[in-house]
Amino acid sequence: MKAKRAVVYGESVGGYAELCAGASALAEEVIAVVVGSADQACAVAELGVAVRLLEISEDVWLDDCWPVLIEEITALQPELVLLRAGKRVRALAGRLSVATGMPVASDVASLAEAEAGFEFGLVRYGGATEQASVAPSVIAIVGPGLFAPAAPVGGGSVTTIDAAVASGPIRLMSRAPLAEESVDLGVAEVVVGVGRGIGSVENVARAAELARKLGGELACSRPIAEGLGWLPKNRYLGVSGAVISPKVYLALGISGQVQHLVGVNGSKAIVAINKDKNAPIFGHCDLGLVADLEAMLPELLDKLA
Ligand SMILES: Cc1cc2nc3c(=O)[nH]c(=O)nc-3n(C[C@H](O)[C@H](O)[C@H](O)COP(=O)(O)OP(=O)(O)OC[C@H]3O[C@@H](n4cnc5c(N)ncnc54)[C@H](O)[C@@H]3O)c2cc1C
Repeated sequence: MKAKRAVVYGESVGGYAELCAGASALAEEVIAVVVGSADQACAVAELGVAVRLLEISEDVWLDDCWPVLIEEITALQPELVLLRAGKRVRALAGRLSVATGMPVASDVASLAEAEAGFEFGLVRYGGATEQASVAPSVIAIVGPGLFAPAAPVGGGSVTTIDAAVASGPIRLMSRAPLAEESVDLGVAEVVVGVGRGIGSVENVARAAELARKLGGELACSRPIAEGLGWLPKNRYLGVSGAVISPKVYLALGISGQVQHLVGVNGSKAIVAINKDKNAPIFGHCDLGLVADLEAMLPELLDKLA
Protein backbone atom coordinates (compact mmCIF):
# COMPACT_ATOMS: atom_id res chain seq x y z
CA MET A 1 0.00 0.00 0.00
CA LYS A 2 1.23 3.51 -0.83
CA ALA A 3 2.45 5.62 2.10
CA LYS A 4 0.45 8.76 2.87
CA ARG A 5 3.26 11.29 2.86
CA ALA A 6 6.88 11.55 1.79
CA VAL A 7 9.26 14.43 2.41
CA VAL A 8 12.28 14.99 0.17
CA TYR A 9 15.42 17.09 0.59
CA GLY A 10 17.64 17.19 -2.45
CA GLU A 11 20.16 20.09 -2.28
CA SER A 12 20.12 20.69 -6.09
CA VAL A 13 17.19 20.86 -8.52
CA GLY A 14 18.55 17.73 -10.25
CA GLY A 15 18.56 15.96 -6.89
CA TYR A 16 14.96 17.00 -6.19
CA ALA A 17 13.89 15.82 -9.66
CA GLU A 18 15.11 12.29 -8.87
CA LEU A 19 13.83 12.17 -5.29
CA CYS A 20 10.40 13.58 -6.20
CA ALA A 21 10.02 10.92 -8.91
CA GLY A 22 10.94 8.17 -6.43
CA ALA A 23 8.76 9.58 -3.66
CA SER A 24 5.66 10.01 -5.82
CA ALA A 25 5.82 6.32 -6.77
CA LEU A 26 5.84 5.41 -3.08
CA ALA A 27 3.61 8.01 -1.40
CA GLU A 28 0.31 9.76 -2.10
CA GLU A 29 1.63 13.20 -1.16
CA VAL A 30 5.15 14.53 -1.74
CA ILE A 31 6.49 17.59 0.06
CA ALA A 32 9.89 19.03 -0.83
CA VAL A 33 11.72 21.01 1.84
CA VAL A 34 14.15 23.53 0.38
CA VAL A 35 16.75 25.55 2.25
CA GLY A 36 17.89 28.51 0.16
CA SER A 37 16.31 31.13 -2.05
CA ALA A 38 12.82 31.68 -3.45
CA ASP A 39 14.26 31.04 -6.96
CA GLN A 40 15.48 27.59 -5.94
CA ALA A 41 12.11 26.82 -4.35
CA CYS A 42 10.24 27.89 -7.52
CA ALA A 43 12.47 25.66 -9.66
CA VAL A 44 11.65 22.70 -7.40
CA ALA A 45 7.90 23.58 -7.40
CA GLU A 46 8.03 23.27 -11.22
CA LEU A 47 8.31 19.52 -10.59
CA GLY A 48 4.66 19.68 -9.50
CA VAL A 49 5.22 19.28 -5.76
CA ALA A 50 4.41 21.35 -2.68
CA VAL A 51 7.57 23.09 -1.48
CA ARG A 52 8.22 24.24 2.08
CA LEU A 53 10.95 26.86 1.85
CA LEU A 54 13.31 27.89 4.62
CA GLU A 55 14.57 31.10 3.05
CA ILE A 56 18.11 31.97 4.11
CA SER A 57 20.69 34.48 3.01
CA GLU A 58 24.14 33.43 1.78
CA ASP A 59 25.80 34.20 5.12
CA VAL A 60 23.77 31.59 7.02
CA TRP A 61 25.67 28.42 7.95
CA LEU A 62 23.62 25.51 6.58
CA ASP A 63 24.13 23.35 9.68
CA ASP A 64 22.36 26.03 11.74
CA CYS A 65 19.24 25.35 9.66
CA TRP A 66 18.96 21.70 10.71
CA PRO A 67 16.93 22.33 13.93
CA VAL A 68 14.28 24.24 11.94
CA LEU A 69 14.28 21.63 9.19
CA ILE A 70 14.00 18.78 11.69
CA GLU A 71 11.09 20.48 13.49
CA GLU A 72 9.36 21.04 10.14
CA ILE A 73 9.80 17.46 8.93
CA THR A 74 8.81 16.01 12.32
CA ALA A 75 5.57 18.06 12.29
CA LEU A 76 4.74 16.79 8.78
CA GLN A 77 4.80 13.20 10.12
CA PRO A 78 5.97 11.54 6.91
CA GLU A 79 6.33 7.77 6.64
CA LEU A 80 9.16 8.27 4.15
CA VAL A 81 11.97 10.83 4.05
CA LEU A 82 14.28 10.80 1.03
CA LEU A 83 17.57 12.67 1.36
CA ARG A 84 20.00 13.07 -1.54
CA ALA A 85 23.35 11.60 -0.49
CA GLY A 86 25.93 14.27 0.22
CA LYS A 87 28.54 15.24 2.76
CA ARG A 88 26.22 17.16 5.08
CA VAL A 89 23.17 14.98 4.77
CA ARG A 90 24.32 12.15 7.02
CA ALA A 91 24.46 14.50 10.02
CA LEU A 92 20.95 15.73 9.20
CA ALA A 93 19.69 12.14 8.86
CA GLY A 94 21.07 11.12 12.26
CA ARG A 95 19.53 14.08 14.05
CA LEU A 96 16.22 13.61 12.23
CA SER A 97 16.21 9.96 13.25
CA VAL A 98 16.60 10.91 16.92
CA ALA A 99 13.75 13.44 16.65
CA THR A 100 11.31 11.20 14.76
CA GLY A 101 12.30 7.71 15.89
CA MET A 102 12.51 6.68 12.21
CA PRO A 103 15.43 4.43 11.22
CA VAL A 104 18.04 5.69 8.74
CA ALA A 105 18.92 3.62 5.67
CA SER A 106 22.17 4.87 4.16
CA ASP A 107 23.71 3.64 0.89
CA VAL A 108 20.31 2.59 -0.42
CA ALA A 109 20.51 0.38 -3.52
CA SER A 110 16.77 -0.23 -3.94
CA LEU A 111 13.57 1.03 -2.37
CA ALA A 112 10.05 -0.32 -2.84
CA GLU A 113 6.65 -0.55 -1.20
CA ALA A 114 6.21 -3.44 1.21
CA GLU A 115 3.02 -4.82 2.76
CA ALA A 116 3.44 -2.57 5.80
CA GLY A 117 6.01 0.06 4.99
CA PHE A 118 9.08 -0.13 2.79
CA GLU A 119 11.53 -2.72 1.63
CA PHE A 120 15.02 -1.47 0.86
CA GLY A 121 18.34 -2.93 -0.19
CA LEU A 122 21.49 -1.62 1.45
CA VAL A 123 24.94 -1.72 -0.12
CA ARG A 124 27.28 -3.77 2.08
CA TYR A 125 31.00 -4.64 2.02
CA GLY A 126 31.90 -2.00 -0.51
CA GLY A 127 29.22 -3.18 -2.92
CA ALA A 128 30.05 -6.88 -2.77
CA THR A 129 26.58 -7.64 -1.47
CA GLU A 130 23.18 -6.12 -0.76
CA GLN A 131 21.24 -6.57 2.47
CA ALA A 132 17.44 -6.44 2.37
CA SER A 133 15.52 -4.73 5.18
CA VAL A 134 11.91 -3.81 5.86
CA ALA A 135 10.63 -0.95 8.04
CA PRO A 136 7.24 0.72 8.50
CA SER A 137 8.85 4.12 8.00
CA VAL A 138 12.32 5.15 6.92
CA ILE A 139 14.74 8.02 6.32
CA ALA A 140 16.54 6.88 3.16
CA ILE A 141 19.81 8.43 1.94
CA VAL A 142 19.74 8.00 -1.82
CA GLY A 143 22.60 8.53 -4.26
CA PRO A 144 22.17 9.79 -7.83
CA GLY A 145 20.58 7.46 -10.34
CA LEU A 146 18.35 5.31 -8.13
CA PHE A 147 15.28 7.06 -9.58
CA ALA A 148 14.88 8.50 -13.08
CA PRO A 149 14.39 12.28 -12.72
CA ALA A 150 10.88 13.73 -12.89
CA ALA A 151 10.30 16.22 -15.70
CA PRO A 152 9.01 19.71 -14.79
CA VAL A 153 5.22 19.68 -15.11
CA GLY A 154 4.36 22.89 -13.21
CA GLY A 155 1.49 23.19 -10.80
CA GLY A 156 3.48 23.00 -7.58
CA SER A 157 3.33 25.52 -4.74
CA VAL A 158 5.77 27.29 -2.43
CA THR A 159 5.04 28.01 1.24
CA THR A 160 7.59 29.77 3.40
CA ILE A 161 8.56 28.22 6.72
CA ASP A 162 8.10 30.96 9.28
CA ALA A 163 10.99 30.29 11.66
CA ALA A 164 14.18 32.03 12.70
CA VAL A 165 17.51 30.25 12.26
CA ALA A 166 19.57 30.56 15.45
CA SER A 167 23.37 30.78 15.16
CA GLY A 168 25.19 27.73 16.51
CA PRO A 169 28.73 27.57 17.90
CA ILE A 170 30.30 27.57 14.40
CA ARG A 171 30.30 30.98 12.75
CA LEU A 172 30.63 31.60 9.03
CA MET A 173 33.40 34.19 8.76
CA SER A 174 33.77 34.48 4.99
CA ARG A 175 33.27 32.68 1.70
CA ALA A 176 35.79 31.98 -1.06
CA PRO A 177 35.27 30.33 -4.44
CA LEU A 178 36.04 26.60 -4.53
CA ALA A 179 39.49 25.80 -5.85
CA GLU A 180 37.91 22.77 -7.54
CA GLU A 181 35.28 23.39 -10.17
CA SER A 182 31.94 21.87 -9.23
CA VAL A 183 30.54 19.02 -11.30
CA ASP A 184 27.44 16.85 -10.96
CA LEU A 185 28.54 13.58 -12.52
CA GLY A 186 25.20 12.08 -11.52
CA VAL A 187 23.34 13.91 -14.30
CA ALA A 188 25.75 13.19 -17.20
CA GLU A 189 24.44 10.74 -19.82
CA VAL A 190 27.93 9.75 -20.94
CA VAL A 191 30.85 9.46 -18.52
CA VAL A 192 34.43 8.70 -19.53
CA GLY A 193 36.37 7.30 -16.57
CA VAL A 194 40.16 7.16 -16.53
CA GLY A 195 42.21 4.83 -14.36
CA ARG A 196 45.91 4.33 -13.74
CA GLY A 197 46.22 2.73 -17.17
CA ILE A 198 45.70 6.16 -18.75
CA GLY A 199 49.41 6.59 -18.12
CA SER A 200 49.99 10.35 -18.26
CA VAL A 201 48.50 13.80 -17.70
CA GLU A 202 48.65 14.30 -21.47
CA ASN A 203 46.41 11.25 -21.94
CA VAL A 204 44.02 12.56 -19.26
CA ALA A 205 43.67 15.69 -21.40
CA ARG A 206 42.98 13.46 -24.43
CA ALA A 207 40.30 11.58 -22.44
CA ALA A 208 38.78 14.95 -21.47
CA GLU A 209 38.65 15.84 -25.15
CA LEU A 210 37.01 12.48 -25.88
CA ALA A 211 34.41 13.10 -23.14
CA ARG A 212 33.71 16.54 -24.61
CA LYS A 213 33.28 15.11 -28.11
CA LEU A 214 30.85 12.51 -26.77
CA GLY A 215 28.89 15.23 -24.95
CA GLY A 216 29.81 13.75 -21.59
CA GLU A 217 31.83 14.31 -18.42
CA LEU A 218 35.27 13.14 -17.41
CA ALA A 219 35.63 11.03 -14.24
CA CYS A 220 38.30 8.76 -12.79
CA SER A 221 39.25 6.02 -10.35
CA ARG A 222 40.37 7.02 -6.88
CA PRO A 223 44.15 6.71 -7.42
CA ILE A 224 43.97 9.27 -10.24
CA ALA A 225 42.45 11.84 -7.88
CA GLU A 226 43.93 10.92 -4.52
CA GLY A 227 47.35 9.47 -5.31
CA LEU A 228 48.37 11.04 -8.60
CA GLY A 229 46.29 14.21 -8.25
CA TRP A 230 45.67 14.35 -12.01
CA LEU A 231 41.98 15.17 -11.51
CA PRO A 232 40.10 16.78 -8.62
CA LYS A 233 38.62 14.55 -5.91
CA ASN A 234 35.03 15.40 -6.90
CA ARG A 235 35.60 13.46 -10.14
CA TYR A 236 36.39 10.05 -8.75
CA LEU A 237 33.79 7.31 -8.76
CA GLY A 238 33.18 4.51 -6.33
CA VAL A 239 32.33 3.51 -2.82
CA SER A 240 34.05 6.56 -1.38
CA GLY A 241 33.44 8.79 -4.41
CA ALA A 242 30.50 9.63 -6.67
CA VAL A 243 27.88 7.09 -7.76
CA ILE A 244 26.59 7.42 -11.32
CA SER A 245 24.10 5.75 -13.63
CA PRO A 246 24.72 7.25 -17.08
CA LYS A 247 23.55 5.75 -20.36
CA VAL A 248 27.17 4.88 -21.14
CA TYR A 249 30.21 4.57 -18.91
CA LEU A 250 33.49 4.29 -20.83
CA ALA A 251 36.22 2.90 -18.57
CA LEU A 252 39.73 3.64 -19.87
CA GLY A 253 42.59 1.80 -18.17
CA ILE A 254 40.52 0.92 -15.11
CA SER A 255 41.08 -2.54 -13.61
CA GLY A 256 37.53 -2.86 -12.21
CA GLN A 257 38.01 -3.32 -8.46
CA VAL A 258 34.79 -3.64 -6.48
CA GLN A 259 35.30 -0.27 -4.76
CA HIS A 260 35.22 1.40 -8.18
CA LEU A 261 32.40 -0.72 -9.61
CA VAL A 262 30.04 0.30 -6.79
CA GLY A 263 30.07 3.76 -8.30
CA VAL A 264 29.37 2.73 -11.88
CA ASN A 265 27.44 -0.53 -12.00
CA GLY A 266 24.14 1.37 -12.28
CA SER A 267 25.25 2.47 -15.79
CA LYS A 268 22.99 1.29 -18.62
CA ALA A 269 26.06 0.16 -20.58
CA ILE A 270 29.70 -0.18 -19.55
CA VAL A 271 32.35 -0.13 -22.25
CA ALA A 272 35.89 -0.94 -21.15
CA ILE A 273 39.29 -0.55 -22.79
CA ASN A 274 42.17 -2.30 -21.05
CA LYS A 275 45.36 -3.87 -22.33
CA ASP A 276 45.09 -6.82 -19.92
CA LYS A 277 42.55 -9.37 -21.17
CA ASN A 278 42.29 -10.74 -17.61
CA ALA A 279 41.38 -7.36 -16.05
CA PRO A 280 38.32 -7.78 -13.76
CA ILE A 281 36.48 -4.97 -15.57
CA PHE A 282 35.91 -7.37 -18.48
CA GLY A 283 33.71 -9.48 -16.19
CA HIS A 284 31.45 -6.46 -15.58
CA CYS A 285 31.20 -4.65 -18.91
CA ASP A 286 28.81 -4.92 -21.83
CA LEU A 287 31.50 -4.28 -24.39
CA GLY A 288 35.20 -4.84 -23.79
CA LEU A 289 38.17 -3.97 -25.96
CA VAL A 290 41.62 -5.40 -25.22
CA ALA A 291 43.83 -2.59 -26.47
CA ASP A 292 46.65 -0.28 -25.49
CA LEU A 293 45.33 3.21 -24.79
CA GLU A 294 48.53 4.82 -26.06
CA ALA A 295 47.47 3.73 -29.55
CA MET A 296 43.72 3.63 -29.00
CA LEU A 297 43.10 7.12 -27.62
CA PRO A 298 44.52 9.11 -30.57
CA GLU A 299 42.66 6.78 -32.92
CA LEU A 300 39.35 7.30 -31.12
CA LEU A 301 39.84 11.08 -31.14
CA ASP A 302 40.68 10.94 -34.81
CA LYS A 303 37.50 9.00 -35.61
CA LEU A 304 35.38 11.56 -33.73
CA ALA A 305 37.06 14.59 -35.29
C1 LIG B 1 38.55 1.46 1.59
C2 LIG B 1 38.83 1.64 0.12
C3 LIG B 1 38.00 2.47 -0.59
C4 LIG B 1 38.23 2.66 -1.96
N1 LIG B 1 37.39 3.46 -2.66
C5 LIG B 1 37.56 3.59 -3.99
C6 LIG B 1 36.66 4.36 -4.78
O1 LIG B 1 35.70 4.95 -4.28
N2 LIG B 1 36.90 4.45 -6.10
C7 LIG B 1 37.95 3.83 -6.74
O2 LIG B 1 38.08 3.96 -7.96
N3 LIG B 1 38.81 3.08 -6.00
C8 LIG B 1 38.65 2.96 -4.67
N4 LIG B 1 39.55 2.23 -3.95
C9 LIG B 1 40.74 1.69 -4.65
C10 LIG B 1 40.44 0.41 -5.40
O3 LIG B 1 40.57 -0.70 -4.55
C11 LIG B 1 41.44 0.24 -6.56
O4 LIG B 1 42.75 0.26 -6.05
C12 LIG B 1 41.32 1.31 -7.64
O5 LIG B 1 39.97 1.43 -8.06
C13 LIG B 1 42.18 0.92 -8.82
O6 LIG B 1 42.23 2.00 -9.71
P1 LIG B 1 42.63 1.78 -11.22
O7 LIG B 1 41.69 0.79 -11.84
O8 LIG B 1 42.73 3.14 -11.84
O9 LIG B 1 44.12 1.22 -11.15
P2 LIG B 1 44.74 -0.23 -11.32
O10 LIG B 1 44.03 -1.21 -10.46
O11 LIG B 1 46.21 -0.08 -11.16
O12 LIG B 1 44.38 -0.60 -12.82
C14 LIG B 1 44.96 -0.02 -13.94
C15 LIG B 1 44.51 -0.78 -15.15
O13 LIG B 1 44.99 -0.15 -16.33
C16 LIG B 1 45.38 -1.13 -17.25
N5 LIG B 1 46.38 -0.53 -18.13
C17 LIG B 1 47.66 -0.18 -17.83
N6 LIG B 1 48.25 0.41 -18.89
C18 LIG B 1 47.33 0.42 -19.88
C19 LIG B 1 47.34 0.87 -21.22
N7 LIG B 1 48.42 1.47 -21.77
N8 LIG B 1 46.23 0.69 -21.97
C20 LIG B 1 45.12 0.10 -21.46
N9 LIG B 1 45.05 -0.36 -20.18
C21 LIG B 1 46.13 -0.20 -19.41
C22 LIG B 1 45.94 -2.28 -16.43
O14 LIG B 1 45.84 -3.50 -17.15
C23 LIG B 1 45.01 -2.22 -15.21
O15 LIG B 1 43.93 -3.11 -15.36
C24 LIG B 1 39.32 2.01 -2.59
C25 LIG B 1 40.15 1.17 -1.84
C26 LIG B 1 39.90 0.99 -0.51
C27 LIG B 1 40.80 0.07 0.26
